[in-house]
Parts: sequence; C-alpha cells; structure tokens
Amino acid sequence: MHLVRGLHNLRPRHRGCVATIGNFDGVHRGHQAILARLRERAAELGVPSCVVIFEPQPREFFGPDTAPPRLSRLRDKLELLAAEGIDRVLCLSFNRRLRELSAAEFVHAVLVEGLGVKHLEVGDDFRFGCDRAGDFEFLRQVGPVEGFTVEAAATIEVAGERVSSTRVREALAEANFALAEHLLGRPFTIEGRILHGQKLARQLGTPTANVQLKRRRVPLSGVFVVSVELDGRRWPGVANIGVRPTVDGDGRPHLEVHLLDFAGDLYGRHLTVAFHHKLRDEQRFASLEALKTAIDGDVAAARAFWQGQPLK
Ligand SMILES: Cc1cc2nc3c(=O)[nH]c(=O)nc-3n(C[C@H](O)[C@H](O)[C@H](O)COP(=O)(O)O)c2cc1C
Ligand SMILES: Nc1ncnc2c1ncn2[C@@H]1O[C@H](COP(=O)(O)OP(=O)(O)OP(=O)(O)O)[C@@H](O)[C@H]1O
Repeated sequence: MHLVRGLHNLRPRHRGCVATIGNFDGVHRGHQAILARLRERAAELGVPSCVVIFEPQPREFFGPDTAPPRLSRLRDKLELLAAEGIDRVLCLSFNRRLRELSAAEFVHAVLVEGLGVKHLEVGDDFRFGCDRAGDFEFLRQVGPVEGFTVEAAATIEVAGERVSSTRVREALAEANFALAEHLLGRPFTIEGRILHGQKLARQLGTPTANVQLKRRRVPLSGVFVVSVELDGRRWPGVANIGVRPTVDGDGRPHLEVHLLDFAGDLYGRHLTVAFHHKLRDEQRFASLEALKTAIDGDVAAARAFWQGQPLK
C-alpha cells in the first residue's frame, strides 16, 4: 500500500482511482464493508483503490482536549487499511486551509484535480467541506458534472445499531469487550514499544512491561485480562491502564502488562495487547502491601479466565 502525505505530493501518475473519504478510526466492520465495496469497484474499473483520511482527525483539530480518544493511531490505521487490501492512502493535514474549503472546492481540488476520481463510495450520512455543508445529495449532483459516479454504501448494523467508531468507544468505556470485538471484527488492541519503568513492579513480585503511550489518550482505564502478541507468539496476561495513584501519579496514563508465565527481558520490544475482560477500576491503596495483594488477585483472576479457554 502506498501512502501519499498531503495534496502537494500527488503526482499525475496518481490520477485515476476509486476513492472513499473519512476518519476510519479503528477500521470497524462498517468501514470494512465500504472498503470491500471499494475494492470491487476498483477491480471492475481497473484502477487503484484510494482512501482519503485526515490527520489530525477533524474533531481533534477543533478541540484537541475534547475530541474522543482514538481507537487507532495513524500507523495502526495504515496497517489495518493495508490488511484490507487498499492500494493507496491519501493523508491530508486537517488545518485551517483545508477546513475553509467549501464542499465544491474540496471536490474539485482533492477529488478531481488531485486524484482524478472515477468513482466515489461513501456512507449515506457522510458530510464534508466547510461547516460540513457537503453531503451525499451534493456529491450525487456534482459527480456527473465533474466526471465521477457516486454510490452510498449500505449501512452496516450490528445488533440493530449502526456500527460507528463512537459506538466502539462506548462499548470499551462500558467494558463490553464482546461487543467491541463484534463491532471491530477483531479484539480491541493497543500496540507499542516497551519502556523502562521504575522497576518497582519487580519488588511487588509482578514484573510488568511498560508500553509507551507518549501523549496518546486511550479509550479505556482500569485492570484487564489481556492477551499479548510478541514476535508472533501469544501470551496470557493482565494489564493496568491508569495513573498509578498508589505509587507516583505524574497524572499521565500508563499501560503496564504482566505476562503470565513469561520470563525474559522485554525492554525495547514491540508488543500488541488485546483486551478481553475488565477486572476492576484502578484504586489508590493505603500501602504497597495492599497493592501487591490486589495485583496477586488480578493475576489469579486472569489465570482463571484463560483456564480451559483458547488464547485469542
Ligand atoms: C494487574 C495490575 C494492576 C494494578 N493496579 C493498580 C492499582 O489499582 N492502583 C495503582 O496505584 N497501581 C496499580 N498498578 C500499577 C502498579 O502501581 C505498578 O505496576 C507499579 O507502580 C510498578 O511500576 P513500574 O513498572 O514503573 O516500576 C497495577 C499494575 C498491574 C500490573
Ligand atoms: N456502519 C456503517 N455502514 C456504512 N457506512 C459506514 C458505517 N460507518 C461508517 N461508514 C462510512 O465510512 C466512511 C468513514 O466513516 P467515519 O470513520 O468518518 O465515521 P464513523 O465510523 O461513523 O465514526 P464516528 O462515530 O466518529 O462518526 C464514511 O463514508 C461513513 O459514512
């Protein structure tokens, strides 16, 4: 899959494709359906498939602190789109200039001049352009004039509800991991590199891998049963996402994972943590001894969870 960053990096050879536009946060089953349709249309027309995404996502541009936490960073999204068989991603910086483009200007500059789109596939609720004035009806009118066809993707529902990134976030906040997995078509995961921690966990008897979150905000917090993928192998584990009020509290969330039955050095390695069940909220304990007892309980609960159940 080829990534083009910004309109200015489009070349004449990029013209001629089928496209869709959106945030595609989490690449959930609604997105997967649109992407499947896009692949079909690309094959029919003999042109590449292209997904147009924004970075930051528009809501993050308008309210960096109030926008909901992401399900996927840009690199996760790109991996997921590649796995869906998409040929090309155009990643546009969402900035003042872009937000001020009217719907007609956006269509002309991005879809026509930039991509030479032959066919556009969007959800029927898709809105775009300055003040979100552009919609499916507008595209249907302007498409034939600008030389492309437009199709509204059928709405994908799970359990009678439209699948959306918002719904996945709600499921995670409610710790409904079965629903989140159903909506995503895979378990919710967080990937990252292992950093050095304070080395306190070892003293607590439960060595943990500290996954680098940087400034990333995550859509869940608490103590969880997880599975961890490391170099193509899967391990059962238990994880904490929180600010660790008992021991420090730099106010930033940390993701720490203890792999059951694993011995070895994980510093600098890359791992993927899949979330399956919430055990409890994070708590401030009166002593390290009390924290240790709680963590021992979490480890036992994770062991019981995986007992007789295949790792996934
Ligand atoms: C399963 C698990 C549950 C945890 N629960 C809590 C908790 O409820 N409250 C808390 O302050 N810290 C909690 N922690 C975080 C510990 O405080 C942390 O592992 C310890 O500070 C070691 O940090 P270090 O790896 O940076 O040395 C938990 C950690 C794990 C692995
Ligand atoms: N369940 C769905 N069925 C059909 N199309 C969908 C579905 N979900 C999203 N789409 C379409 O996929 C494209 C990208 O959607 P986008 O990621 O912007 O929105 P979303 O998944 O609904 O997220 P949010 O909850 O943030 O609105 C849009 O064209 C949108 O209409």
